[in-house]
Amino acid sequence: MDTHNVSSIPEYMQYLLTLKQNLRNAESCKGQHPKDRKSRDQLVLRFMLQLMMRSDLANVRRDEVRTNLRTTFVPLPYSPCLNSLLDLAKVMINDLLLETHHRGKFLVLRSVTPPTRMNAIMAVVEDEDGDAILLQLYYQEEEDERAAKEILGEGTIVIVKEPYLKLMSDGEYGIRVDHLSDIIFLPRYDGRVPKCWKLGLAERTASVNTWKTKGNGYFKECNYHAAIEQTKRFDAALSDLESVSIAPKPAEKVLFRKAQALSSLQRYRECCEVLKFLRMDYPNNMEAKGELSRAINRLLEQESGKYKFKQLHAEAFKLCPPHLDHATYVGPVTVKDSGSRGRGLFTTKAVKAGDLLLCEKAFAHAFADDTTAASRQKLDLTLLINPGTDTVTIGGRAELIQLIVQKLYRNPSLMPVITDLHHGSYMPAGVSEVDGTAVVDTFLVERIISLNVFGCPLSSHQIYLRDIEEEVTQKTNAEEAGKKFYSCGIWPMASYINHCCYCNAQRSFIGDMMVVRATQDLEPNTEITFWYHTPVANGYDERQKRFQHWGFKCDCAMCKDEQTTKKSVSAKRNRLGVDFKKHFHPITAASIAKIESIIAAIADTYSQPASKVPRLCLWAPQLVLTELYVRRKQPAKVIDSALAVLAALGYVIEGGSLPRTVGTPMVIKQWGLLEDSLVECWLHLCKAYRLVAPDLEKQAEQYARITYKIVVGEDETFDETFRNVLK
Ligand SMILES: C[S@@+](CC[C@H](N)C(=O)[O-])C[C@H]1O[C@@H](n2cnc3c(N)ncnc32)[C@H](O)[C@@H]1O
Repeated sequence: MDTHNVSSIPEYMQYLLTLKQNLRNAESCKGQHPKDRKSRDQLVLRFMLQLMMRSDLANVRRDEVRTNLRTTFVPLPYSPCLNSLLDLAKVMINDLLLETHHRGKFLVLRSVTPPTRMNAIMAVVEDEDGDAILLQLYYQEEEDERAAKEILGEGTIVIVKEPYLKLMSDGEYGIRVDHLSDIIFLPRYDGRVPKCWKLGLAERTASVNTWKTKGNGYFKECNYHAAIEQTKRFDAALSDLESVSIAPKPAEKVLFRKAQALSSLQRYRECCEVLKFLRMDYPNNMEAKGELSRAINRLLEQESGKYKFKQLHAEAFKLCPPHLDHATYVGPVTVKDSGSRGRGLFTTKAVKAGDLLLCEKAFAHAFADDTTAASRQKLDLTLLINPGTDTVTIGGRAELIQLIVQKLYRNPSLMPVITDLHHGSYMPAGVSEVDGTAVVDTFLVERIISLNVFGCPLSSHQIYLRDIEEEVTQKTNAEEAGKKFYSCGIWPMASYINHCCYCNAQRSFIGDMMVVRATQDLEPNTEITFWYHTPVANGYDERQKRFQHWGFKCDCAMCKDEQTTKKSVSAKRNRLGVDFKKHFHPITAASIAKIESIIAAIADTYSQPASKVPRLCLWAPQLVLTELYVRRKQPAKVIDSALAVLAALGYVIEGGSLPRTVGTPMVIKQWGLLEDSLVECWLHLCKAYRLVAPDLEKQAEQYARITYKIVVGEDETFDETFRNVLK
């Protein structure tokens, strides 16, 4: 949804084809012993030369403002190792066969070069026989979280469970590890370290103890939040602390860590309780005081849906990445069965247009945004190629896989939040733990991301402001505006919302928070829907093509109508649309008359009432005409035309047309389809009413405000955005 899917762009298709050819070439070697495998020394020399060349290049580029485009691909899915190490048999590098998952086997390897970090962390590794090979560890922590040299520094000893030997595109051989639990890092004292390697090894361990030590450093500096945040192992922190915190007077530090872990898991009520307890026993702890007030605010957001949205905006622009410290609010909605659509999100009570349904913090959010100078400085984009599903995307998708597998691996209690999401036909392995370690199937996560990911701007408000700067003749529907974003994330609750072209909700973003509001008044037990793709205005097949990826065809009233619309009628609408654009240079009374007649002709191509089937080819030209009337200072025509825009989108409004009886209110009997430009449409009405029907001005302003709130997520910025219009 709204991500940069470039699968149909020729240059990227070529990438995909080349990759598939390479994979076919590799596949033809399946089961063979690698030929002419390089000796350990040859491999090390080659690797070190590449490492030096890369660091030279990095020095040259360091000061440049640039966009860094990396390419990575998702191999064909294979299951993580589901066997205990005790049930696996040891093999050596020389035993390995190409393009083969060595099920039931494991390797013990030691790195003999420093690591490099590209799409994966890579180093040359050897076995006890002195044979060497390249090892590629995918989806490990990012460099700023944990340096590659800490993960796979020279001398690191690892076990690779059920190794997969692949032929790489440069003709070399490598072991690729995609599942985090398929690699076991062995500390020096581990009994499984071969005798010949026992001496002179650097101490390393990825155990919770190491993280505790690291966290302690932060704790000593009173950086409590960083102490837990650094490790991101909230499950482990909680279970470690559980036993000590039941003592009659638990230590201050223990309570604080517990509160932090609970806060990071968004368990704010429990967090508040722990902090209150802490405050009673340690009243001088000022950090606890601050944390308690923060946790109380989060709890308020979580339970009431009340946010200081201006503050959220400010934080989104200040933080990079814009990961906000705010709670998720789940409004009057619940997940229920939606028949052939699988599960869906339904209202639990009646709601009004503009009401907040969800304000959800992303489970994971990959930021790749170029709208601020700071973010442009380090715009890292990845071209993610998936030859299994023939898709190529640009943006943060690859990072999102890494973020999610890491988060689940460290916090298995969160696993169902992701694995319960729609994953199409992918068959999960069904094993969640082996040898006391969480098993996270990277390919399941990838599949879930591909079906549930949302592209997102840094701020919908910012995008909206940019859009209203556009010239009047470029005014267009959202489909043509092409809302596509490099940043992306997973919002689990919003992922249960199904698509409908004639939808009743809209999403917007502030940093990594997604805001979902109703666009219509809804009865209890109504299924909430929004757009996965903005519907193509004219053409059933073209519209449905966009949903192919999700495996459904939309059967809403608009789609059914499109399906039965004759090709000649569609062609006529297209012709009229082209003709419409020809009459703006210059604008004269004659050209306006022509525009009016074209719009009337477009309206004539529809047979169903707009109140049942919104008219996607009509509303945008009608809005352009409204703005021409605004420029020509013709308020009565503005009112007539603006109401026609709303009617074209399915609104049924009473009491707004001229002539009218003073004192009768304007009533929206039915809300229609919501387009962003409707904020301006209501504002045009507002100003026109001020001149010819002043008693309706405030009402129109109120509807503009509600529409704005739906589009940008909040209405706290409405007055300052339209200060000039409203005065
Ligand atoms: C993001 S998930 C939405 C939640 C999903 N229905 C579930 O059960 O988890 C997307 C999937 O929902 C289903 N879906 C969404 N909109 C649909 C629609 N209008 N008609 C049929 N299926 C739909 C498709 O299977 C699609 O791949």
